[in-house]
Amino acid sequence: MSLAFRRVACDRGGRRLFDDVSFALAAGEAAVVAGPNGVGKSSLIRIAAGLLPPAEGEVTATERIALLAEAAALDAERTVREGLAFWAALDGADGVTVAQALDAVGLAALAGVPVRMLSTGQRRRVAMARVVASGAPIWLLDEPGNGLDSASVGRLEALIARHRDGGGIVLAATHLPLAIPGAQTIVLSGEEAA
Ligand SMILES: Nc1ncnc2c1ncn2[C@@H]1O[C@H](COP(=O)(O)OP(=O)(O)OP(=O)(O)O)[C@@H](O)[C@H]1O
Repeated sequence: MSLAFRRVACDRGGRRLFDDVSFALAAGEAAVVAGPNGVGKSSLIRIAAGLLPPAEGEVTATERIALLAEAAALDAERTVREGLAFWAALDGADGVTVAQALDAVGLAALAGVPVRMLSTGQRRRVAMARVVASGAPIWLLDEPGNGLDSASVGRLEALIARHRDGGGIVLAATHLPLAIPGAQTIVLSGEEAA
């Protein structure tokens, strides 16, 4: 299993954001994308997800991918459980149940609550539960710590560690310090520094 970037460049709005990014992650490995606001961290995650074509280079992912992005895309009127079950069916989940995923993010007690009643941090945690419930081996996490309290950040770190222990791959873009032991750091520098 692997996720690899080979000499990837990214253009947005006619501007080169970054150039020549190469890395490879094998089973159990992780990488953190760092760099200042606007340097292209989210864009790199979107390229990894296949949502944005690279301007140059190539990306290969040998397994199914789950993406944690800003919008959780859950129906506000459905309950948390229903919303997650909907996505689990579409994501082709196998092995992990919605109840287990909610438990993993500490939200088992809110399974029957409509999504519209959740706080910002709780929505983020439900979005993370969707990633867990997808059963996908490769996790792409865009600012997974945003809006989380410290207990939730600890849970997130434990989830990432468990996923890697099970042979999963994690690529995360984050401003906040996250404990991801042994992760590679992918530093994006703006074009003025390239
Ligand atoms: N759809 C788009 N069209 C054109 N330019 C875009 C588009 N989306 C983002 N950009 C630009 O690309 C640059 C990089 O954005 P991106 O969100 O990848 O950066 P980031 O490093 O994740 O930033 P932050 O740390 O603020 O989240 C920014 O200058 C942004 O304005």
